Amino acid sequence: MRVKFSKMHGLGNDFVMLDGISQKIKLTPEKIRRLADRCLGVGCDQVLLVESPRTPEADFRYRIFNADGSEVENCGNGARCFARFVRERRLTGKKRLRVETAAGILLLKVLDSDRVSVDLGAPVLEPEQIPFSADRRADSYPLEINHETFTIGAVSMGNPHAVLLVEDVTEAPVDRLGPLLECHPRFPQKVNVGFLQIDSRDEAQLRVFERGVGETRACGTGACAAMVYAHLRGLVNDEVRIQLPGGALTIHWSGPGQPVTMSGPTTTVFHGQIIL
Ligand SMILES: N[C@H](CCC[C@H](N)C(=O)O)C(=O)O
Repeated sequence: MRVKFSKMHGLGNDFVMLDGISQKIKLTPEKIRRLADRCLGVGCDQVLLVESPRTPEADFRYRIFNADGSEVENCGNGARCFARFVRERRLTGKKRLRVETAAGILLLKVLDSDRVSVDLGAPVLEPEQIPFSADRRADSYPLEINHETFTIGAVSMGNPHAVLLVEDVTEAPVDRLGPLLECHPRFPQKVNVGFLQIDSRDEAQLRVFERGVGETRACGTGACAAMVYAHLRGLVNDEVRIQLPGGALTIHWSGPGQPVTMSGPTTTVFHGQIIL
């Protein structure tokens, strides 16, 4: 099957975007892994599939697949690229979009030729909904890894995130702790792992070891989850500029029950066709 795609990225977190409305596309985990393979396929962190909505209150539905073939609930950088993609593909002319994901409906606003803001709704903090096993909800949790105890935040943006505070992100044990935490038994659906350095009440730096991928150059939901954790601990203001290896995102959150919004750039790299 010959399939058209667009290669896009949000701050270096890269995607193969597929229009499943104008094309009949049948994805399997094996096809996703091949598409994402940087030698055998196009190469990307996630494959994003655009579909018609299942509910009348949404303009589109989009599905998110990690490079390992797993389908997941949310992708912040992907949502911004989605908004640009559907307009470039002339699937809509709207600048305000409601898109269905497995995590619920996201509200997207196209700000200019490449910047998009996303309202991701309120973060989920109840452990059993993250999901994360803990006796009760807390702002932070002790977690044992190989006989060492760490203090983490646990937040869901529709997808699960663990966050650790570090003094220096460049020295953070991403390669050592990332894989151990990603598959920690207290996160039954695995977890994305953020390493957060707070520089001031409105600036921070973050690296993310993503579930199903490994370290990426940026993670939108990871930036949201990290900001929420820092805010819960009273360490940052309601708006924070988060610097990731691929660039910066602006995250806004004013407290529990309130929506998290993220704004940042999108890039279309090339269009192509692939035999799936
Ligand atoms: N790896 C994530 C999905 C992609 C999230 C990230 N690329 C973003 O921009 O939010 C997960 O398994 O939940």
